[in-house]
Amino acid sequence: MTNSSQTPTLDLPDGVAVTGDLRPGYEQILSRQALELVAVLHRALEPRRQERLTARAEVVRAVAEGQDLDFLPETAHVRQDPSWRVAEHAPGLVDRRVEMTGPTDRKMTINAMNSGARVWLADQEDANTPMWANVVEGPMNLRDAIAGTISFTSPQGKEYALTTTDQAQLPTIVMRPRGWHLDEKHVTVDGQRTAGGLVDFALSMAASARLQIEAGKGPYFYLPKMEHHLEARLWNDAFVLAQDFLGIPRGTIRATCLIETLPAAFQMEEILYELREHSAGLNAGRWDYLFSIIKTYRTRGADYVLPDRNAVTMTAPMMRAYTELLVRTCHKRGAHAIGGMSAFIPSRDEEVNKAAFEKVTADKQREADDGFDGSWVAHPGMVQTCLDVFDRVLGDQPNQVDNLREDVQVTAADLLDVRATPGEVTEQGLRANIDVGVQYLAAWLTGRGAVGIHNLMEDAATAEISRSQIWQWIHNDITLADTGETVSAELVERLVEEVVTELPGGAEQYAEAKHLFLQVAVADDYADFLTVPAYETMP
Ligand SMILES: CC(=O)SCCNC(=O)CCNC(=O)[C@H](O)C(C)(C)COP(=O)(O)OP(=O)(O)OC[C@H]1O[C@@H](n2cnc3c(N)ncnc32)[C@H](O)[C@@H]1OP(=O)(O)O
Ligand SMILES: O=CC(=O)O
Ligand SMILES: [Mg+2]
Repeated sequence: MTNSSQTPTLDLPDGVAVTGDLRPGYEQILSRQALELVAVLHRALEPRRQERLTARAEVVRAVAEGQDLDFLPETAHVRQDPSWRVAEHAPGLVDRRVEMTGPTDRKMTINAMNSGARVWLADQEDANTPMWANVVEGPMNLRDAIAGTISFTSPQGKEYALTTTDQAQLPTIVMRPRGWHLDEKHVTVDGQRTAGGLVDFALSMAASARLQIEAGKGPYFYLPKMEHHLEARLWNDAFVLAQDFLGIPRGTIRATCLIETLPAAFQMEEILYELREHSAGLNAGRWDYLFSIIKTYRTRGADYVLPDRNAVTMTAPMMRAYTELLVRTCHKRGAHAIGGMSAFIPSRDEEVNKAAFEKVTADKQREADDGFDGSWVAHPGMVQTCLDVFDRVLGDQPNQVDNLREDVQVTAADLLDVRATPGEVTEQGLRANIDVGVQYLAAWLTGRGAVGIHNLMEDAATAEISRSQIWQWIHNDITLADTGETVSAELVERLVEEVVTELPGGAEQYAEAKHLFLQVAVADDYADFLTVPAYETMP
Protein backbone atom coordinates (compact mmCIF):
# COMPACT_ATOMS: atom_id res chain seq x y z
CA MET A 1 0.00 0.00 0.00
CA THR A 2 1.13 3.60 -0.51
CA ASN A 3 1.70 5.89 2.46
CA SER A 4 -0.49 8.66 1.11
CA SER A 5 -3.45 9.36 3.40
CA GLN A 6 -5.55 10.89 0.61
CA THR A 7 -8.65 9.14 -0.73
CA PRO A 8 -7.70 8.08 -4.27
CA THR A 9 -9.82 8.72 -7.34
CA LEU A 10 -10.50 6.07 -9.96
CA ASP A 11 -10.31 6.29 -13.75
CA LEU A 12 -13.63 4.60 -14.51
CA PRO A 13 -14.48 3.09 -17.92
CA ASP A 14 -17.93 3.87 -19.40
CA GLY A 15 -20.73 2.02 -17.63
CA VAL A 16 -18.61 0.95 -14.63
CA ALA A 17 -19.31 2.21 -11.09
CA VAL A 18 -17.44 1.43 -7.87
CA THR A 19 -19.30 2.14 -4.63
CA GLY A 20 -16.92 0.62 -2.06
CA ASP A 21 -14.71 2.84 0.15
CA LEU A 22 -11.43 3.80 -1.42
CA ARG A 23 -8.26 3.66 0.67
CA PRO A 24 -4.76 4.68 -0.43
CA GLY A 25 -3.41 2.17 -2.93
CA TYR A 26 -6.82 0.89 -4.03
CA GLU A 27 -6.49 2.83 -7.29
CA GLN A 28 -3.61 0.50 -8.26
CA ILE A 29 -5.83 -2.58 -7.94
CA LEU A 30 -9.01 -0.90 -9.24
CA SER A 31 -7.00 0.35 -12.20
CA ARG A 32 -8.66 1.38 -15.45
CA GLN A 33 -7.35 -1.80 -17.07
CA ALA A 34 -8.72 -4.01 -14.29
CA LEU A 35 -12.15 -2.37 -14.44
CA GLU A 36 -12.20 -2.56 -18.25
CA LEU A 37 -11.54 -6.27 -17.92
CA VAL A 38 -14.38 -6.60 -15.40
CA ALA A 39 -16.67 -4.88 -17.92
CA VAL A 40 -15.54 -7.10 -20.81
CA LEU A 41 -16.15 -10.24 -18.76
CA HIS A 42 -19.46 -9.05 -17.35
CA ARG A 43 -20.91 -8.03 -20.70
CA ALA A 44 -19.87 -11.28 -22.35
CA LEU A 45 -20.69 -13.77 -19.61
CA GLU A 46 -23.32 -12.47 -17.18
CA PRO A 47 -26.40 -13.83 -19.03
CA ARG A 48 -24.83 -17.31 -19.07
CA ARG A 49 -23.90 -17.06 -15.39
CA GLN A 50 -27.55 -16.40 -14.60
CA GLU A 51 -28.64 -19.31 -16.81
CA ARG A 52 -26.28 -21.67 -15.02
CA LEU A 53 -27.55 -20.57 -11.60
CA THR A 54 -31.12 -21.26 -12.72
CA ALA A 55 -30.07 -24.68 -14.04
CA ARG A 56 -28.64 -25.58 -10.60
CA ALA A 57 -32.07 -25.08 -9.03
CA GLU A 58 -33.62 -27.35 -11.66
CA VAL A 59 -31.28 -30.21 -10.71
CA VAL A 60 -32.27 -29.91 -7.05
CA ARG A 61 -35.94 -29.85 -8.05
CA ALA A 62 -35.55 -33.05 -10.13
CA VAL A 63 -33.81 -34.83 -7.24
CA ALA A 64 -36.57 -33.71 -4.87
CA GLU A 65 -39.07 -35.30 -7.28
CA GLY A 66 -37.25 -38.65 -7.02
CA GLN A 67 -34.82 -38.54 -9.96
CA ASP A 68 -31.27 -39.57 -9.01
CA LEU A 69 -28.05 -37.98 -10.23
CA ASP A 70 -26.18 -40.01 -12.84
CA PHE A 71 -23.35 -39.74 -15.36
CA LEU A 72 -24.63 -37.73 -18.34
CA PRO A 73 -25.58 -39.71 -21.47
CA GLU A 74 -25.12 -36.63 -23.68
CA THR A 75 -21.39 -36.38 -22.79
CA ALA A 76 -20.56 -40.11 -22.98
CA HIS A 77 -18.43 -39.37 -26.08
CA VAL A 78 -16.14 -37.13 -23.98
CA ARG A 79 -15.64 -39.89 -21.41
CA GLN A 80 -15.15 -42.58 -24.02
CA ASP A 81 -12.75 -40.66 -26.29
CA PRO A 82 -9.25 -41.82 -25.29
CA SER A 83 -7.44 -39.25 -27.45
CA TRP A 84 -7.53 -36.08 -25.35
CA ARG A 85 -5.33 -35.02 -22.44
CA VAL A 86 -5.04 -31.78 -20.51
CA ALA A 87 -2.21 -29.30 -21.21
CA GLU A 88 1.38 -30.08 -20.19
CA HIS A 89 2.05 -29.34 -16.52
CA ALA A 90 2.74 -25.63 -16.10
CA PRO A 91 5.91 -24.16 -14.54
CA GLY A 92 5.55 -24.08 -10.76
CA LEU A 93 2.76 -26.67 -10.87
CA VAL A 94 4.66 -29.85 -11.61
CA ASP A 95 5.43 -30.84 -8.02
CA ARG A 96 2.44 -30.06 -5.77
CA ARG A 97 3.05 -32.50 -2.94
CA VAL A 98 2.07 -30.00 -0.25
CA GLU A 99 -0.24 -27.04 -0.67
CA MET A 100 -0.92 -24.49 2.08
CA THR A 101 -4.30 -22.80 2.07
CA GLY A 102 -5.40 -19.66 3.82
CA PRO A 103 -6.68 -16.11 3.78
CA THR A 104 -4.92 -13.34 1.89
CA ASP A 105 -4.50 -10.74 4.63
CA ARG A 106 -1.00 -9.30 4.77
CA LYS A 107 0.34 -11.32 7.71
CA MET A 108 -1.10 -14.64 6.52
CA THR A 109 0.22 -13.96 3.01
CA ILE A 110 3.77 -13.60 4.32
CA ASN A 111 3.42 -16.60 6.66
CA ALA A 112 2.06 -18.74 3.83
CA MET A 113 4.85 -17.68 1.46
CA ASN A 114 7.42 -18.61 4.13
CA SER A 115 5.72 -21.92 4.99
CA GLY A 116 7.85 -24.24 2.83
CA ALA A 117 4.80 -25.48 0.87
CA ARG A 118 5.13 -26.04 -2.89
CA VAL A 119 1.88 -24.17 -3.60
CA TRP A 120 -0.12 -21.61 -1.69
CA LEU A 121 -3.86 -21.54 -2.29
CA ALA A 122 -4.46 -17.84 -1.69
CA ASP A 123 -8.08 -17.91 -0.71
CA GLN A 124 -10.66 -15.32 -1.65
CA GLU A 125 -13.33 -18.00 -1.09
CA ASP A 126 -14.05 -20.49 1.76
CA ALA A 127 -11.45 -18.89 4.07
CA ASN A 128 -12.45 -15.33 3.25
CA THR A 129 -15.32 -12.94 3.93
CA PRO A 130 -15.97 -10.97 0.72
CA MET A 131 -15.93 -7.71 2.65
CA TRP A 132 -14.92 -4.88 0.33
CA ALA A 133 -11.53 -4.34 2.01
CA ASN A 134 -10.71 -8.06 1.61
CA VAL A 135 -11.80 -8.00 -2.04
CA VAL A 136 -9.32 -5.23 -2.91
CA GLU A 137 -6.53 -5.87 -0.42
CA GLY A 138 -6.27 -9.61 -1.19
CA PRO A 139 -5.09 -9.01 -4.79
CA MET A 140 -2.90 -6.15 -3.51
CA ASN A 141 -1.13 -8.44 -1.04
CA LEU A 142 -0.66 -11.11 -3.70
CA ARG A 143 0.83 -8.57 -6.09
CA ASP A 144 3.29 -7.44 -3.41
CA ALA A 145 4.17 -11.03 -2.53
CA ILE A 146 4.92 -11.83 -6.18
CA ALA A 147 6.90 -8.59 -6.58
CA GLY A 148 8.83 -9.54 -3.43
CA THR A 149 8.07 -6.20 -1.78
CA ILE A 150 5.59 -7.33 0.86
CA SER A 151 6.21 -6.52 4.53
CA PHE A 152 4.05 -6.09 7.61
CA THR A 153 4.35 -4.91 11.20
CA SER A 154 1.83 -6.36 13.62
CA PRO A 155 0.08 -4.17 16.21
CA GLN A 156 2.43 -5.83 18.74
CA GLY A 157 5.44 -4.64 16.71
CA LYS A 158 6.43 -8.01 15.17
CA GLU A 159 8.04 -7.54 11.75
CA TYR A 160 7.12 -9.82 8.84
CA ALA A 161 8.98 -10.18 5.52
CA LEU A 162 9.66 -12.87 2.91
CA THR A 163 12.60 -15.13 3.74
CA THR A 164 13.68 -14.88 0.09
CA THR A 165 12.57 -12.94 -2.95
CA ASP A 166 13.56 -15.77 -5.30
CA GLN A 167 10.13 -16.91 -6.53
CA ALA A 168 11.56 -20.30 -7.51
CA GLN A 169 12.12 -20.99 -3.79
CA LEU A 170 8.68 -19.74 -2.74
CA PRO A 171 5.29 -21.47 -3.06
CA THR A 172 3.53 -21.00 -6.38
CA ILE A 173 0.51 -18.80 -5.78
CA VAL A 174 -2.82 -20.22 -6.90
CA MET A 175 -5.65 -17.82 -6.15
CA ARG A 176 -9.18 -19.06 -5.48
CA PRO A 177 -11.86 -16.57 -6.56
CA ARG A 178 -15.46 -16.67 -5.33
CA GLY A 179 -17.92 -19.16 -6.83
CA TRP A 180 -20.49 -18.33 -9.49
CA HIS A 181 -23.29 -17.81 -6.93
CA LEU A 182 -21.85 -14.70 -5.29
CA ASP A 183 -22.36 -11.17 -6.58
CA GLU A 184 -20.01 -8.23 -6.06
CA LYS A 185 -22.28 -5.38 -5.09
CA HIS A 186 -19.58 -2.69 -4.96
CA VAL A 187 -18.72 -2.94 -8.66
CA THR A 188 -21.52 -2.52 -11.18
CA VAL A 189 -21.46 -2.61 -14.97
CA ASP A 190 -24.32 -0.92 -16.87
CA GLY A 191 -26.19 -0.71 -13.56
CA GLN A 192 -25.94 -4.46 -12.82
CA ARG A 193 -24.07 -6.14 -9.99
CA THR A 194 -21.05 -8.09 -11.21
CA ALA A 195 -20.02 -11.69 -10.47
CA GLY A 196 -17.80 -11.82 -7.37
CA GLY A 197 -15.60 -14.51 -8.94
CA LEU A 198 -15.02 -12.50 -12.11
CA VAL A 199 -14.09 -9.40 -10.08
CA ASP A 200 -11.58 -11.43 -8.02
CA PHE A 201 -10.19 -12.95 -11.21
CA ALA A 202 -9.96 -9.67 -13.14
CA LEU A 203 -8.35 -7.67 -10.30
CA SER A 204 -5.77 -10.39 -9.84
CA MET A 205 -5.07 -10.81 -13.55
CA ALA A 206 -4.58 -7.08 -14.10
CA ALA A 207 -2.38 -6.64 -11.01
CA SER A 208 -0.27 -9.79 -11.15
CA ALA A 209 -0.44 -11.88 -14.34
CA ARG A 210 2.62 -10.29 -15.93
CA LEU A 211 4.60 -10.38 -12.67
CA GLN A 212 3.79 -14.08 -12.30
CA ILE A 213 4.93 -14.83 -15.84
CA GLU A 214 8.16 -12.83 -15.30
CA ALA A 215 8.72 -14.86 -12.11
CA GLY A 216 8.76 -18.03 -14.23
CA LYS A 217 5.30 -19.17 -13.15
CA GLY A 218 1.92 -17.88 -14.32
CA PRO A 219 -1.55 -16.71 -13.39
CA TYR A 220 -3.02 -19.77 -11.71
CA PHE A 221 -6.44 -20.31 -10.13
CA TYR A 222 -8.45 -22.77 -8.09
CA LEU A 223 -12.10 -22.82 -9.22
CA PRO A 224 -14.65 -23.56 -6.50
CA LYS A 225 -18.14 -24.99 -6.14
CA MET A 226 -18.98 -25.78 -9.76
CA GLU A 227 -22.03 -27.96 -10.31
CA HIS A 228 -21.92 -28.57 -14.07
CA HIS A 229 -19.34 -28.81 -16.85
CA LEU A 230 -20.97 -25.83 -18.58
CA GLU A 231 -19.90 -23.75 -15.58
CA ALA A 232 -16.34 -24.85 -16.37
CA ARG A 233 -16.91 -23.73 -19.98
CA LEU A 234 -17.90 -20.33 -18.62
CA TRP A 235 -14.60 -20.08 -16.74
CA ASN A 236 -12.72 -21.24 -19.83
CA ASP A 237 -14.36 -18.48 -21.85
CA ALA A 238 -13.40 -15.96 -19.14
CA PHE A 239 -9.78 -17.14 -19.42
CA VAL A 240 -9.75 -16.77 -23.21
CA LEU A 241 -11.25 -13.28 -22.99
CA ALA A 242 -8.80 -12.18 -20.28
CA GLN A 243 -5.73 -13.55 -22.03
CA ASP A 244 -6.74 -11.85 -25.30
CA PHE A 245 -7.54 -8.59 -23.48
CA LEU A 246 -4.15 -8.54 -21.70
CA GLY A 247 -2.17 -9.81 -24.71
CA ILE A 248 -1.09 -13.01 -22.94
CA PRO A 249 -0.80 -16.26 -24.92
CA ARG A 250 -3.76 -18.62 -24.64
CA GLY A 251 -3.08 -21.47 -22.25
CA THR A 252 -0.96 -19.36 -19.91
CA ILE A 253 -3.68 -19.36 -17.27
CA ARG A 254 -4.07 -22.64 -15.42
CA ALA A 255 -6.97 -23.74 -13.28
CA THR A 256 -7.41 -26.55 -10.80
CA CYS A 257 -11.11 -27.27 -10.35
CA LEU A 258 -12.49 -28.32 -7.04
CA ILE A 259 -14.78 -31.28 -7.32
CA GLU A 260 -16.74 -30.33 -4.25
CA THR A 261 -20.35 -30.69 -5.27
CA LEU A 262 -22.24 -33.94 -5.75
CA PRO A 263 -23.43 -33.03 -9.28
CA ALA A 264 -19.83 -32.28 -10.32
CA ALA A 265 -18.66 -35.73 -9.16
CA PHE A 266 -20.69 -37.11 -12.08
CA GLN A 267 -18.95 -34.74 -14.52
CA MET A 268 -15.28 -34.79 -13.50
CA GLU A 269 -14.08 -35.82 -16.93
CA GLU A 270 -16.27 -33.26 -18.69
CA ILE A 271 -14.94 -30.50 -16.42
CA LEU A 272 -11.36 -31.42 -17.27
CA TYR A 273 -12.34 -31.51 -20.95
CA GLU A 274 -13.95 -28.05 -20.95
CA LEU A 275 -10.83 -26.53 -19.42
CA ARG A 276 -8.29 -28.85 -21.02
CA GLU A 277 -6.19 -26.06 -22.58
CA HIS A 278 -6.05 -24.36 -19.15
CA SER A 279 -6.43 -27.30 -16.81
CA ALA A 280 -4.06 -28.07 -13.96
CA GLY A 281 -6.15 -30.86 -12.49
CA LEU A 282 -8.83 -31.47 -9.91
CA ASN A 283 -9.02 -31.22 -6.13
CA ALA A 284 -11.21 -33.25 -3.77
CA GLY A 285 -12.89 -30.51 -1.73
CA ARG A 286 -14.39 -32.76 0.88
CA TRP A 287 -16.16 -30.19 3.09
CA ASP A 288 -18.22 -28.54 0.40
CA TYR A 289 -18.80 -31.99 -1.06
CA LEU A 290 -20.50 -33.10 2.16
CA PHE A 291 -22.46 -29.86 2.19
CA SER A 292 -23.56 -30.50 -1.39
CA ILE A 293 -24.69 -34.05 -0.62
CA ILE A 294 -26.90 -32.71 2.16
CA LYS A 295 -28.15 -29.80 0.05
CA THR A 296 -28.92 -31.80 -3.09
CA TYR A 297 -30.71 -34.68 -1.33
CA ARG A 298 -32.07 -32.67 1.59
CA THR A 299 -35.71 -33.64 1.10
CA ARG A 300 -35.23 -37.30 0.17
CA GLY A 301 -35.68 -38.84 3.60
CA ALA A 302 -33.55 -40.67 6.16
CA ASP A 303 -31.55 -42.67 3.57
CA TYR A 304 -29.75 -39.47 2.63
CA VAL A 305 -29.14 -38.18 6.14
CA LEU A 306 -25.54 -38.10 7.34
CA PRO A 307 -24.63 -38.76 10.98
CA ASP A 308 -23.11 -36.06 13.24
CA ARG A 309 -20.61 -33.97 11.33
CA ASN A 310 -17.61 -35.13 13.34
CA ALA A 311 -18.53 -38.78 12.75
CA VAL A 312 -18.27 -38.51 8.96
CA THR A 313 -14.76 -39.40 7.81
CA MET A 314 -13.03 -39.93 4.51
CA THR A 315 -13.27 -43.69 4.97
CA ALA A 316 -17.06 -43.61 4.49
CA PRO A 317 -17.81 -45.70 1.34
CA MET A 318 -19.25 -42.78 -0.65
CA MET A 319 -16.17 -40.64 0.17
CA ARG A 320 -13.83 -43.45 -0.89
CA ALA A 321 -15.77 -43.76 -4.17
CA TYR A 322 -15.56 -40.01 -4.82
CA THR A 323 -11.85 -39.62 -4.06
CA GLU A 324 -10.70 -42.73 -5.88
CA LEU A 325 -12.76 -41.80 -8.94
CA LEU A 326 -11.13 -38.37 -8.87
CA VAL A 327 -7.62 -39.84 -8.93
CA ARG A 328 -8.50 -42.24 -11.71
CA THR A 329 -10.16 -39.53 -13.80
CA CYS A 330 -7.29 -37.06 -13.45
CA HIS A 331 -4.51 -39.50 -14.21
CA LYS A 332 -6.32 -40.91 -17.25
CA ARG A 333 -6.09 -37.38 -18.70
CA GLY A 334 -2.57 -36.50 -17.49
CA ALA A 335 -3.84 -34.11 -14.80
CA HIS A 336 -2.87 -33.72 -11.14
CA ALA A 337 -5.21 -35.03 -8.45
CA ILE A 338 -4.92 -32.98 -5.27
CA GLY A 339 -6.22 -34.13 -1.91
CA GLY A 340 -8.36 -32.22 0.54
CA MET A 341 -8.26 -30.57 3.91
CA SER A 342 -8.02 -32.37 7.20
CA ALA A 343 -9.54 -29.84 9.60
CA PHE A 344 -7.24 -30.61 12.55
CA ILE A 345 -4.92 -27.74 13.45
CA PRO A 346 -2.08 -27.61 16.01
CA SER A 347 -3.08 -27.04 19.61
CA ARG A 348 -1.23 -25.91 22.74
CA ASP A 349 -2.72 -28.89 24.59
CA GLU A 350 -0.16 -31.66 24.13
CA GLU A 351 -2.65 -34.53 24.02
CA VAL A 352 -4.93 -32.73 21.54
CA ASN A 353 -1.92 -31.78 19.48
CA LYS A 354 -0.62 -35.34 19.30
CA ALA A 355 -4.04 -36.59 18.18
CA ALA A 356 -4.28 -33.83 15.56
CA PHE A 357 -0.93 -34.72 14.01
CA GLU A 358 -1.79 -38.43 14.01
CA LYS A 359 -5.08 -37.76 12.25
CA VAL A 360 -3.52 -35.47 9.64
CA THR A 361 -0.74 -38.01 9.00
CA ALA A 362 -3.26 -40.83 8.52
CA ASP A 363 -5.37 -38.67 6.21
CA LYS A 364 -2.41 -37.69 4.01
CA GLN A 365 -1.09 -41.26 3.99
CA ARG A 366 -4.40 -42.57 2.68
CA GLU A 367 -4.44 -39.91 -0.03
CA ALA A 368 -0.82 -40.55 -1.08
CA ASP A 369 -1.48 -44.31 -1.17
CA ASP A 370 -4.64 -43.72 -3.24
CA GLY A 371 -2.55 -41.96 -5.88
CA PHE A 372 -3.09 -38.28 -5.11
CA ASP A 373 -0.20 -36.08 -6.26
CA GLY A 374 -0.27 -33.81 -3.24
CA SER A 375 -2.62 -32.46 -0.64
CA TRP A 376 -3.76 -29.46 1.39
CA VAL A 377 -2.86 -28.29 4.87
CA ALA A 378 -4.58 -25.46 6.74
CA HIS A 379 -1.68 -24.40 8.95
CA PRO A 380 2.08 -23.85 8.45
CA GLY A 381 2.68 -26.24 11.35
CA MET A 382 1.25 -29.07 9.23
CA VAL A 383 3.38 -28.53 6.10
CA GLN A 384 6.20 -30.85 7.15
CA THR A 385 3.75 -33.61 8.12
CA CYS A 386 2.21 -33.64 4.65
CA LEU A 387 5.61 -33.30 3.00
CA ASP A 388 7.02 -36.30 4.90
CA VAL A 389 4.12 -38.52 3.83
CA PHE A 390 4.28 -37.55 0.16
CA ASP A 391 8.10 -37.68 0.12
CA ARG A 392 7.89 -41.31 1.22
CA VAL A 393 5.41 -42.18 -1.54
CA LEU A 394 6.70 -40.00 -4.37
CA GLY A 395 10.42 -40.23 -3.71
CA ASP A 396 12.25 -38.33 -6.46
CA GLN A 397 9.20 -38.23 -8.73
CA PRO A 398 7.46 -34.81 -8.80
CA ASN A 399 4.02 -36.46 -8.92
CA GLN A 400 2.40 -39.84 -9.56
CA VAL A 401 0.24 -38.92 -12.56
CA ASP A 402 1.41 -42.15 -14.21
CA ASN A 403 -0.34 -44.18 -11.46
CA LEU A 404 -3.48 -44.77 -13.51
CA ARG A 405 -5.58 -46.55 -10.88
CA GLU A 406 -7.30 -48.63 -13.54
CA ASP A 407 -8.45 -50.91 -10.73
CA VAL A 408 -10.97 -48.25 -9.64
CA GLN A 409 -14.54 -48.88 -10.77
CA VAL A 410 -17.11 -46.46 -9.38
CA THR A 411 -20.84 -46.49 -10.15
CA ALA A 412 -23.47 -43.82 -9.63
CA ALA A 413 -24.88 -45.94 -6.78
CA ASP A 414 -21.46 -45.89 -5.05
CA LEU A 415 -21.37 -42.09 -5.14
CA LEU A 416 -24.90 -41.91 -3.74
CA ASP A 417 -24.48 -44.47 -0.99
CA VAL A 418 -25.02 -42.06 1.91
CA ARG A 419 -26.76 -44.72 3.98
CA ALA A 420 -23.58 -46.78 4.40
CA THR A 421 -21.88 -43.97 6.37
CA PRO A 422 -21.41 -45.20 9.93
CA GLY A 423 -22.50 -43.04 12.88
CA GLU A 424 -25.53 -41.54 14.60
CA VAL A 425 -27.37 -38.26 14.84
CA THR A 426 -27.18 -37.06 18.45
CA GLU A 427 -28.07 -34.04 20.55
CA GLN A 428 -24.37 -33.58 21.13
CA GLY A 429 -23.88 -33.32 17.38
CA LEU A 430 -26.77 -30.90 17.11
CA ARG A 431 -25.32 -28.68 19.84
CA ALA A 432 -21.89 -28.83 18.17
CA ASN A 433 -23.40 -27.70 14.87
CA ILE A 434 -25.09 -24.75 16.59
CA ASP A 435 -21.96 -23.80 18.52
CA VAL A 436 -19.72 -23.84 15.46
CA GLY A 437 -22.29 -22.31 13.13
CA VAL A 438 -23.02 -19.29 15.34
CA GLN A 439 -19.37 -18.70 16.28
CA TYR A 440 -18.28 -18.96 12.66
CA LEU A 441 -20.96 -16.55 11.41
CA ALA A 442 -20.00 -14.04 14.13
CA ALA A 443 -16.39 -14.14 12.90
CA TRP A 444 -17.45 -14.00 9.23
CA LEU A 445 -19.49 -10.85 9.82
CA THR A 446 -16.38 -9.11 11.17
CA GLY A 447 -14.37 -10.02 8.07
CA ARG A 448 -12.66 -13.26 9.19
CA GLY A 449 -13.54 -16.17 6.91
CA ALA A 450 -11.48 -18.86 8.69
CA VAL A 451 -11.26 -19.47 12.43
CA GLY A 452 -10.02 -22.13 14.81
CA ILE A 453 -12.90 -23.41 16.96
CA HIS A 454 -12.46 -26.36 19.36
CA ASN A 455 -9.11 -27.19 17.73
CA LEU A 456 -10.60 -27.46 14.24
CA MET A 457 -10.29 -25.20 11.25
CA GLU A 458 -13.70 -23.78 10.43
CA ASP A 459 -14.52 -21.96 7.22
CA ALA A 460 -17.52 -21.30 4.97
CA ALA A 461 -17.68 -24.92 3.79
CA THR A 462 -17.62 -26.49 7.26
CA ALA A 463 -20.19 -23.97 8.53
CA GLU A 464 -22.45 -24.85 5.58
CA ILE A 465 -22.43 -28.47 6.73
CA SER A 466 -23.39 -27.47 10.29
CA ARG A 467 -26.39 -25.40 9.32
CA SER A 468 -27.53 -27.69 6.48
CA GLN A 469 -27.47 -30.78 8.68
CA ILE A 470 -29.78 -29.05 11.13
CA TRP A 471 -32.16 -28.05 8.32
CA GLN A 472 -32.17 -31.60 6.96
CA TRP A 473 -32.70 -33.18 10.38
CA ILE A 474 -35.67 -30.87 11.07
CA HIS A 475 -37.26 -31.39 7.68
CA ASN A 476 -36.91 -35.19 7.80
CA ASP A 477 -38.12 -35.61 11.43
CA ILE A 478 -34.87 -37.25 12.51
CA THR A 479 -34.79 -38.82 16.00
CA LEU A 480 -31.73 -38.12 18.17
CA ALA A 481 -29.99 -41.36 19.16
CA ASP A 482 -28.96 -40.16 22.63
CA THR A 483 -32.16 -38.43 23.83
CA GLY A 484 -34.89 -39.99 21.69
CA GLU A 485 -36.24 -36.53 20.83
CA THR A 486 -37.30 -35.67 17.28
CA VAL A 487 -35.44 -32.71 15.79
CA SER A 488 -37.85 -29.82 15.30
CA ALA A 489 -37.60 -26.07 14.80
CA GLU A 490 -38.71 -25.55 18.41
CA LEU A 491 -36.00 -27.87 19.76
CA VAL A 492 -33.32 -26.17 17.68
CA GLU A 493 -34.47 -22.69 18.76
CA ARG A 494 -34.33 -23.77 22.41
CA LEU A 495 -30.87 -25.29 22.04
CA VAL A 496 -29.61 -22.22 20.19
CA GLU A 497 -30.55 -20.09 23.23
CA GLU A 498 -28.78 -22.52 25.57
CA VAL A 499 -25.64 -22.85 23.45
CA VAL A 500 -25.27 -19.13 22.79
CA THR A 501 -25.26 -18.24 26.51
CA GLU A 502 -22.22 -20.48 26.92
CA LEU A 503 -20.18 -19.07 24.03
CA PRO A 504 -16.97 -17.13 24.77
CA GLY A 505 -17.59 -13.40 25.36
CA GLY A 506 -21.27 -13.65 26.29
CA ALA A 507 -24.51 -14.01 24.33
CA GLU A 508 -24.89 -10.29 23.43
CA GLN A 509 -22.07 -10.33 20.92
CA TYR A 510 -23.74 -13.15 18.95
CA ALA A 511 -27.15 -11.49 18.38
CA GLU A 512 -26.67 -10.86 14.65
CA ALA A 513 -24.95 -14.21 14.02
CA LYS A 514 -27.73 -16.04 15.90
CA HIS A 515 -30.42 -14.33 13.84
CA LEU A 516 -28.64 -15.25 10.62
CA PHE A 517 -27.98 -18.80 11.78
CA LEU A 518 -31.67 -19.39 12.52
CA GLN A 519 -32.53 -17.97 9.11
CA VAL A 520 -30.27 -20.46 7.29
CA ALA A 521 -30.64 -23.52 9.57
CA VAL A 522 -34.30 -23.47 10.56
CA ALA A 523 -36.42 -21.37 8.15
CA ASP A 524 -38.49 -23.53 5.78
CA ASP A 525 -37.10 -21.71 2.78
CA TYR A 526 -33.61 -23.27 2.47
CA ALA A 527 -30.92 -20.72 1.51
CA ASP A 528 -28.66 -22.18 -1.20
CA PHE A 529 -25.60 -20.65 0.47
CA LEU A 530 -25.36 -19.04 3.90
CA THR A 531 -22.92 -16.50 2.51
CA VAL A 532 -25.60 -15.03 0.21
CA PRO A 533 -27.90 -13.62 2.95
CA ALA A 534 -24.83 -12.92 5.12
CA TYR A 535 -23.28 -10.80 2.36
CA GLU A 536 -26.46 -8.73 2.09
CA THR A 537 -26.13 -7.72 5.77
CA MET A 538 -22.65 -6.23 5.19
CA PRO A 539 -22.08 -2.61 4.10
C1 LIG B 1 -12.81 -26.29 3.27
C2 LIG B 1 -11.71 -25.55 2.71
O1 LIG B 1 -11.86 -24.85 1.78
S1 LIG B 1 -10.19 -25.64 3.45
C3 LIG B 1 -9.33 -24.24 2.81
C4 LIG B 1 -9.87 -22.97 3.31
N1 LIG B 1 -9.60 -22.80 4.71
C5 LIG B 1 -8.40 -22.34 5.12
O2 LIG B 1 -7.59 -22.07 4.29
C6 LIG B 1 -8.13 -22.20 6.57
C7 LIG B 1 -6.67 -21.91 6.77
N2 LIG B 1 -6.28 -21.81 8.15
C8 LIG B 1 -6.40 -20.69 8.86
O3 LIG B 1 -6.92 -19.70 8.38
C9 LIG B 1 -5.83 -20.68 10.23
O4 LIG B 1 -4.97 -21.76 10.42
C10 LIG B 1 -6.87 -20.71 11.36
C11 LIG B 1 -7.75 -19.47 11.28
C12 LIG B 1 -7.73 -21.95 11.29
C13 LIG B 1 -6.13 -20.70 12.69
O5 LIG B 1 -5.28 -19.57 12.70
P1 LIG B 1 -4.63 -19.03 14.05
O6 LIG B 1 -5.68 -18.97 15.09
O7 LIG B 1 -3.86 -17.80 13.73
O8 LIG B 1 -3.65 -20.24 14.42
P2 LIG B 1 -2.30 -20.20 15.26
O9 LIG B 1 -2.39 -19.22 16.36
O10 LIG B 1 -1.97 -21.60 15.59
O11 LIG B 1 -1.26 -19.66 14.18
C14 LIG B 1 0.13 -19.65 14.44
C15 LIG B 1 0.79 -18.84 13.35
O12 LIG B 1 0.58 -19.47 12.09
C16 LIG B 1 -0.02 -18.57 11.18
N3 LIG B 1 -0.99 -19.30 10.37
C17 LIG B 1 -1.94 -20.19 10.80
N4 LIG B 1 -2.63 -20.65 9.76
C18 LIG B 1 -2.12 -20.05 8.66
C19 LIG B 1 -2.44 -20.15 7.29
N5 LIG B 1 -3.40 -20.95 6.85
N6 LIG B 1 -1.73 -19.39 6.42
C20 LIG B 1 -0.74 -18.58 6.86
N7 LIG B 1 -0.39 -18.46 8.16
C21 LIG B 1 -1.09 -19.19 9.04
C22 LIG B 1 -0.73 -17.55 12.02
O13 LIG B 1 -0.87 -16.35 11.29
C23 LIG B 1 0.23 -17.44 13.20
O14 LIG B 1 1.28 -16.58 12.81
P3 LIG B 1 2.02 -15.59 13.86
O15 LIG B 1 2.66 -16.50 14.87
O16 LIG B 1 2.98 -14.87 13.01
O17 LIG B 1 0.97 -14.72 14.46
O1 LIG C 1 -12.74 -26.15 -0.55
C1 LIG C 1 -12.61 -27.21 -0.02
C2 LIG C 1 -13.65 -27.88 0.67
O2 LIG C 1 -13.37 -28.94 1.26
O3 LIG C 1 -14.76 -27.36 0.63
MG1 LIG D 1 -14.87 -25.58 -0.60
